[in-house]
Amino acid sequence: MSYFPVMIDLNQKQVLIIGGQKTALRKANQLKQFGADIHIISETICDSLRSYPYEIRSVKPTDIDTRYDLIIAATNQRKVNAWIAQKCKQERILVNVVDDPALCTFIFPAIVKQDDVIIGISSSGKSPLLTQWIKAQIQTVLPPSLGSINTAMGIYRKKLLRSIHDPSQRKIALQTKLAELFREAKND
Ligand SMILES: C[C@@]1(CC(=O)O)c2cc3[nH]c(cc4nc(cc5[nH]c(cc(n2)[C@H]1CCC(=O)O)[C@@](C)(CC(=O)O)[C@@H]5CCC(=O)O)C(CC(=O)O)=C4CCC(=O)O)c(CCC(=O)O)c3CC(=O)O
Ligand SMILES: NC(=O)C1=CN([C@@H]2O[C@H](COP(=O)(O)OP(=O)(O)OC[C@H]3O[C@@H](n4cnc5c(N)ncnc54)[C@H](O)[C@@H]3O)[C@@H](O)[C@H]2O)C=CC1
Repeated sequence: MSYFPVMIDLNQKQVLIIGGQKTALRKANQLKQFGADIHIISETICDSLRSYPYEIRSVKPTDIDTRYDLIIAATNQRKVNAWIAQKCKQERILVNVVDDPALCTFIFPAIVKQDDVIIGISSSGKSPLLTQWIKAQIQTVLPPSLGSINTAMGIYRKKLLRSIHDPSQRKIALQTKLAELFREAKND
């Protein structure tokens, strides 16, 4: 089955990552860009993950606690990851299991980010390599100014929401502004 994409506000959400190597690091770095508070518990930890709060030890049952909004099982022990997933489901905590898509209640997309413009790409777990390929294709066609165009549109739209009350009039003004910003970006 395919997955429904949602945009979640992760600012200051509590995220526990169990595992301390390459995969844990990639997940941590993805989430950090969106303001999550990340905690690591792992028997061993790579240097790059030491910038997050961490504890070097085995995971234990009391770690799977509802003080966390999300938990990522990123150990290399299938049984440990499966146990984490089961505990999370009991506690209704969203869980990502790096070695078993069937145990995940959410999965990571590949992300293209230009300021607040976010594109999430997924193969519904079937092929992360295809997902990476799609991301590379998208990156070659997007203009680099999308982030600043979005910021400018956000400010303009906020103003118009107060000054133009007719939605169809407002839409025309927004379309004109967007075309103007793209023209300016092209000439830069
Ligand atoms: C289901 C999912 C769960 C999740 O992790 O959330 C999952 C699962 C698994 N990945 C595996 C392997 C690889 N994953 C990558 C890369 C990425 N994997 C990511 C997401 C996801 N991976 C979720 C579904 C995504 C979707 O729907 O497409 C990305 C997009 C996002 C991210 O990680 O941030 C990130 C690219 C980010 C970017 O480029 O921007 C590479 C490539 C590489 O390493 O360079 C490989 C090696 C090649 C290969 O195996 O295909 C394995 C086997 C592990 C083993 O061998 O034991 C499993 C387990 C399984 O499938 O059983
Ligand atoms: N979903 C994805 O995108 C990908 C998933 N993988 C999967 O991710 C798994 C982990 O990959 P790597 O980060 O390269 O692993 P790794 O083998 O380098 O590290 C595993 C980490 O888990 C820790 N750990 C093991 N048992 C633990 C326990 N009981 N409590 C706390 N920490 C424990 C270890 O100390 C170590 O830090 C792999 O087994 C692989 O199946 C691999 C590549 C991509």
